[in-house]
Amino acid sequence: MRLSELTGCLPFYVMKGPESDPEIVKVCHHHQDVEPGSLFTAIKGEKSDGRFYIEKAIEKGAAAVLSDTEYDLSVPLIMVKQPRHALAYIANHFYDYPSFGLNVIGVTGTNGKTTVTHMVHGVLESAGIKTGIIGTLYMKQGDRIKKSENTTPDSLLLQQTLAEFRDEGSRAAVLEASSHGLSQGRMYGCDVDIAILTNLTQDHLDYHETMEHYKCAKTLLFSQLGHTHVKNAPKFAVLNHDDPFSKEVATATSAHIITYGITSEADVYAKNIHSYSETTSFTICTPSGETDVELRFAGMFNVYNALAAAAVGFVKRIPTGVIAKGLESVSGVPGRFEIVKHNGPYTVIVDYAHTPDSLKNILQAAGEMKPNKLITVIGCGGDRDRAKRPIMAKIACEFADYAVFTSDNPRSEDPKKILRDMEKGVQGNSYISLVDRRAAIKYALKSAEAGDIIIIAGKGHEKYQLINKEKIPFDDKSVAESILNEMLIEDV
Ligand SMILES: CC(=O)N[C@H]1[C@@H](OP(=O)(O)OP(=O)(O)OC[C@H]2O[C@@H](n3ccc(=O)[nH]c3=O)[C@H](O)[C@@H]2O)O[C@H](CO)[C@@H](O)[C@@H]1O[C@H](C)C(=O)N[C@@H](C)C(=O)N[C@H](CCC(=O)O)C(=O)O
Ligand SMILES: Nc1ncnc2c1ncn2[C@@H]1O[C@H](COP(=O)(O)OP(=O)(O)OP(=O)(O)O)[C@@H](O)[C@H]1O
Ligand SMILES: N[C@H](CCC[C@H](N)C(=O)O)C(=O)O
Ligand SMILES: [Mg+2]
Repeated sequence: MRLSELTGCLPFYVMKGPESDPEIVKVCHHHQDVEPGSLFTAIKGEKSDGRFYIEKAIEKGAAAVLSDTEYDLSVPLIMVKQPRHALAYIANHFYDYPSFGLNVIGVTGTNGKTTVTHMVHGVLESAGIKTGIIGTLYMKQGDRIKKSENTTPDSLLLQQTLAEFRDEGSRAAVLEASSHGLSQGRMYGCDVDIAILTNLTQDHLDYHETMEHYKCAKTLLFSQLGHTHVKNAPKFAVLNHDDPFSKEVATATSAHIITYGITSEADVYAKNIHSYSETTSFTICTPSGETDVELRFAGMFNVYNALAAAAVGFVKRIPTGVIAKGLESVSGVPGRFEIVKHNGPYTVIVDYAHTPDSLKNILQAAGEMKPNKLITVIGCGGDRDRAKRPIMAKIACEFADYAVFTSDNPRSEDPKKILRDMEKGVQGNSYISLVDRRAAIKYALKSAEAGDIIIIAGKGHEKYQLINKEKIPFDDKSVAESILNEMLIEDV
């Protein structure tokens, strides 16, 4: 594609440098990705600055550069005010507007996004709609999996992945819209058809600073809904009737609103809910009919997650029986309430709860399983919302019988300082702090007795610990398994 064709999609720009119209074969924003004929978009980021790498990009063969700053370059320079936004436009155009050829379902909210995307995937696939998933765990279509660095990929990777989905025969894509992703415009230009809100509670105040700003970021998914209208199909906002934030979101969207909840005030709701230790059964009621479902997930919050996915099925006019089959086909999500198999007389569960609300929910769900004692291992991430640390510690001590505080991903912070922040939220002696996560897990497992439940929270599927700039292999599930094996040998 010629540079002039690519720049034609930009709302505003000024051309500087040599007057040529090179063929652009690739778009990139990291200098290491540059190949001859690339357009290098220079973005000033949080940690680094793409503008520092312009010369290197040209040395590697960049045919043109996009930047917000004027330089004297040997290749054409496209000057824009907001390079990140410009990249979103360009990526969309370069990959030929992939979201226009797909049914796009965006999921936002503090907790439950990954779970809901998998449930929506189950519902759509059971209706024969081939669907790709983009989120925290991966970018996945059928058996093809790409690792994801972010929950919501940057606009370039997002459009590229959606294009792959489209070109390989998917008819839908379900993706997680994180507040960071929304506020950084990673989804800008992505034509979402159905936007889902799971819930809103405290998180990410390090980045958004106030809950108001955090809400504004989340609301973007709904206020941007429908601004393209190219598909000539109605847009839907699927909102959690029982979360007060939904009322605010409802005022910010022109899309049709479908609510879900656990009372008949919602459009899609659950009745006859029965919780078991690893499953939940209930009846899903939609305006087009009812269906019974045996969900392979525990916890009331997963009933909400399932209802959100069922609401998508309803909107897509999928028969209720097929919706139920789709939900039942989802056997779990890696690192979410994942039971560690072993021969001991107690239950060990790995879960990704890393916010106050999710921790409370998961401990409550475990409490409903009537354990002898509920023990939790919990830490808080470094370089992330510090305000949530004492709150999470308090919740751990309130909803578990005993808590082992430990390191999550300390990143650039001193792990002992993070533990001190946590300890500020608690009194008494129903906890111990152990910096080393393996030692903490071992301590919890060694103190377990018959009938106890041990919840190892915070890192779920993560296969590493981020300590300073290092990514050290660490997997809660395999660490727990190896400790349990060691304990078995010691017992013999
Ligand atoms: C704070 C933040 O969100 N940062 C994201 C942001 O990075 P950035 O633009 O600030 O990048 P940067 O490293 O400063 O680099 C600036 C530019 O220089 C370029 N560069 C950089 C280095 C170099 O050697 N050469 C080079 O060309 C980079 O390609 C980039 O274009 O854009 C990058 C590309 O989109 C993201 O990968 C990166 O996420 C980082 C890794 C991150 O940790 N983000 C977290 C906070 C986040 O986004 N989390 C949410 C989930 C939250 C939740 O809901 O729980 C998510 O969606 O993942
Ligand atoms: N609807 C929900 N409400 C509250 N907590 C939930 C809900 N769904 C899941 N959780 C809890 O939150 C944890 C994370 O769930 P999930 O990965 O689905 O959320 P997420 O929003 O994708 O998280 P992230 O922001 O990291 O991408 C789960 O392990 C569980 O403890
Ligand atoms: N998407 C979240 C994940 C947090 C996971 C937790 N283990 C931590 O590192 O704090 C974030 O980037 O804030
Ligand atoms: Mg997620």
